[in-house]
Amino acid sequence: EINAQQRCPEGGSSVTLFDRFQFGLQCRNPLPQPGTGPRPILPPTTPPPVESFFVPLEPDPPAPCPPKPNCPKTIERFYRPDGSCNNLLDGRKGKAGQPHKRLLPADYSDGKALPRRGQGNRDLPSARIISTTMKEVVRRESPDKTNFGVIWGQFITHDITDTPVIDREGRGIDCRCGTRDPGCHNVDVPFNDRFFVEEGRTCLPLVRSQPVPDIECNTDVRQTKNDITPYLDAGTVYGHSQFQLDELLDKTSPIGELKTGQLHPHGFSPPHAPSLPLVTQVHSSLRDVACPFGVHKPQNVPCFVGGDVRANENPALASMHTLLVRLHNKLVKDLSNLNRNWDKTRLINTARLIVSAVVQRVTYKQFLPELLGPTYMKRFDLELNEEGYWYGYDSSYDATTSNAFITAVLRVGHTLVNPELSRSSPNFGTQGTTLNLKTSFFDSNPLLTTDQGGANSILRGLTKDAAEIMDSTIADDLQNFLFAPQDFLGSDLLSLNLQRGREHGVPSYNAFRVFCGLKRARRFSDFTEIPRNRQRKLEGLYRNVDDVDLYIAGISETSVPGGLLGPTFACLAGYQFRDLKKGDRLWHENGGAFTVFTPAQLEAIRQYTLSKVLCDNLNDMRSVQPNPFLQTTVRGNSRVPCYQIPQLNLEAWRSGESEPPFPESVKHEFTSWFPATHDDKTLTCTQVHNELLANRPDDVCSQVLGFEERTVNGKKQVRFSCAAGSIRATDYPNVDASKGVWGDWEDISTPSGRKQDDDESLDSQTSTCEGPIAIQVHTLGGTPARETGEVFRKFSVTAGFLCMGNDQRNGRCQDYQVRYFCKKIGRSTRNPPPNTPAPSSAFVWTNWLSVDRPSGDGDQEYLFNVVSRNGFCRHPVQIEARTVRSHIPASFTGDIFTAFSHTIGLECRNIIQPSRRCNDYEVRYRCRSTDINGLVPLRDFPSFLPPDVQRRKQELCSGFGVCCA
Ligand code: HEM
Repeated sequence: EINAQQRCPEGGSSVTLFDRFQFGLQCRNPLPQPGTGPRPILPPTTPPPVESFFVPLEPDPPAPCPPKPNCPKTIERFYRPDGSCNNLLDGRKGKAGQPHKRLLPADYSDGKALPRRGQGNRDLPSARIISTTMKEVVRRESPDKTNFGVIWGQFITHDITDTPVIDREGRGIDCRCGTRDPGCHNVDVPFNDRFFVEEGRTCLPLVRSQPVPDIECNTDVRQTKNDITPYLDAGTVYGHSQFQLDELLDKTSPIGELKTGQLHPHGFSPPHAPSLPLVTQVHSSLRDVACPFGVHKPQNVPCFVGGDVRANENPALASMHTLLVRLHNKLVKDLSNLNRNWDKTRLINTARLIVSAVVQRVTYKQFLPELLGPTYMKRFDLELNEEGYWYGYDSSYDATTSNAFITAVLRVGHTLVNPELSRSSPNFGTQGTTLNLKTSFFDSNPLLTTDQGGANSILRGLTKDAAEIMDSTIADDLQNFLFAPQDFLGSDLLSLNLQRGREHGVPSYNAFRVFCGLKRARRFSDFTEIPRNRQRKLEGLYRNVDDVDLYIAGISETSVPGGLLGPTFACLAGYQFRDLKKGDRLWHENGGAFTVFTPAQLEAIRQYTLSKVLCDNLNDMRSVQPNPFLQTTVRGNSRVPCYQIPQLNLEAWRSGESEPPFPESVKHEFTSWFPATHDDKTLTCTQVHNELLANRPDDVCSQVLGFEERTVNGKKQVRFSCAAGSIRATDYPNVDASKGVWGDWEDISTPSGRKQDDDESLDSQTSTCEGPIAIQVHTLGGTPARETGEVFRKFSVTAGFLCMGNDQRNGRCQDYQVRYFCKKIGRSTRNPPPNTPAPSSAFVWTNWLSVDRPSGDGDQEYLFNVVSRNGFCRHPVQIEARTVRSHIPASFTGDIFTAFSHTIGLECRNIIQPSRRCNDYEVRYRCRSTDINGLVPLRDFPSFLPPDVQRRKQELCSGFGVCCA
């Protein structure tokens, strides 16, 4: 057992990692102090006799499978602390403690659990050698981005993922150099390492992540877990369990305030600018926050406690936690003043929804655009609506974090960190000394002593300090001094990132290139997304292109236009952030059955910005730039006085009868253009719509708001207008990697001759795909099909792809490649795959079913409540509803529905009916006969249009001149 009193013989003390943040003692000599003369070079520490400490021969067994949550039959409208039941189809998805998902099968050297190795089972190069070799000589700062955005990145990271490492009976593992403990995967340090040789280090210790079974409790392949919920639900403020939340809440507060610091050793911290609480203020079981004794300062004051265990890791991060805790406390105060009758739980839940909405908006409006640039934001449906609700919630999207994302993609933030944290006064002059990361890890002094501004000056400083640029380099403070105790070297975060990826069995960069639709590289020069000089370095490091680690190649790529990430990371981040948005039933913009805010509340939240949060919650804050993630020199981003920044209009939360139930406006978006001719016969708009509903349902919504026509080469084409978020089609299909695999890209035909068609229809293909699940199409140059603007005749997993030259304005199609996501890739046959389209006549109606009565809130006939019954299908194409007693069709009853669609079912809320009561309904669905008894993804968009949307539809229709029947 290590304790803080232990000392090393010659005054030298040091640390060894027991887990990611906890340390034990390992003795070595201190580095020379300036003026103390040259320090003797120590012989490398000889590995300790391994027998001297306990080394299990067997790997740690996976933790037991967590129990299934018991989810209610009604829809809850608040975040549960542990994230359970957010996903209506499977309440385990997104729950704290579930395994990270995999986008590609694990790549373990033994196929099961041992860290990835190189091709031919050869050693991969030492992660430390990669880290030092790839380092750029010059440290470069971003010309326009601030360090605020970087620390925000860390803050939301800690809202999304926390991967625990093995912890044997609360004691961690001793991973000292030379150990053969299978729970360790230490990084080898080369004997000539410029830095670590000074201390005679031969390794950087790394404890492996805790092994867990997969979500179905299979233990054959090692998985790793996320201790927290992946949702952007402000878990950093509220924690990830009810117990934790209860402990963070101030029990003496009747309005649900969170605890703030009580102990101020230096007597500072005025009451209106409180700090985080200290660990002594919570139950002892919550005291194991990450806060290593050898590094934490001041030693006589306990660490802070926040919603996330890593809150103390650096003062800027702790300041961000402080800001959001203050926001919560301000919100509950203001809400309770507005609604004297609200109980504590309602105040807390409502404040949490608002805080989460702020976190979501800042992330998707200010953070992600800088990371991904406009093309990827659009491609993955990450842009936020400017007005109205968004109808993109889809329960088939799984918010769970992927291993690739958490071990590589999001760790791109490590390259952006500026290790110098300046402190700014309210006038943005200097207020106190600049903090250096390497001496500030786990240091709470800067937040406790307010003579230098506490969290206030640190956060203001972040709005001025430049971020570093994205490259294959991280600051020295992280590369050599990570968590170093005074006068010593620490660890290397870049090495740890690489090593972590390997021990999680994350496949190589090349595999993810293919996953993202880029070309599989055969040689290093095929890594065309990586600049030549870095390509050469990689070639010097790795023996084989298939060995290259995802992280190092990802941070070496050239940025996509307008963003920071390269194409592979932008694609992987696009997938994950789309899952976090479309897979979150409580996403703040959700409309219809999943609405969390009234239109007025949503509008109020849209007006509320991070700048105002800073104005509202920092001491003596007078001005700030509109986007704190960008420098004030960026056009339109000069500082503005706080009073000019719109405040949060909490009036929208005043309880009353007048809450408007429906969107005041629905933002609409257009589908692609579709040919409106068949065998030279012109189809009506309704015929085109019906055909699309039957054959390409993802490309169109069921309830169109309007349509437009045009003529190309003498032939009619139409496109439809749908509620924003209700068009499901995407060039990057949402596929579950555990259910199938992508086949190779195929290019059967090339546009040529008079017709210039590209016919990639399934029946004309040599297909190896068994059980196609999804289709992906791009041009030979890699542009996703729907982004080309060309018009397609076929584009579905059952029919394949067909582009006809005559449908295009220039008379020719580009050359496309097609690939399928399949249950299995079989052997090549000349026959069409077994899954040929079902004849469209083969539809059946399910039985009529009623699962709810209009008592309580109303009548809720959700599809998710019946999917497990026999006779329900994966993709119903139609819904019908009627009253239970008299069989009056729903559309004739005069009731107003918040949901009535084949993807969600029916929802009628009593409160919004003129009579205050809904009828009792039963529903049935029309399904493809081949599709009975699968799971149904839930999306919701108004298929029964509320009155104001009806009005909007009429406006649109009259604008178009014609209306779809
Ligand atoms: C400011 C200084 C930062 C420090 C000292 C730091 C330190 C660390 C450490 C020690 C780990 C665990 C490494 C391992 O053993 O695998 C880690 C993980 C991680 N970091 Fe950072 N980090 C910082 C900033 C950031 C930023 C800015 C981002 C993103 C924008 C980020 C994203 C991540 C992610 C995604 C993980 C994996 C988390 C998990 O799943 O547990 N970090 N970081």
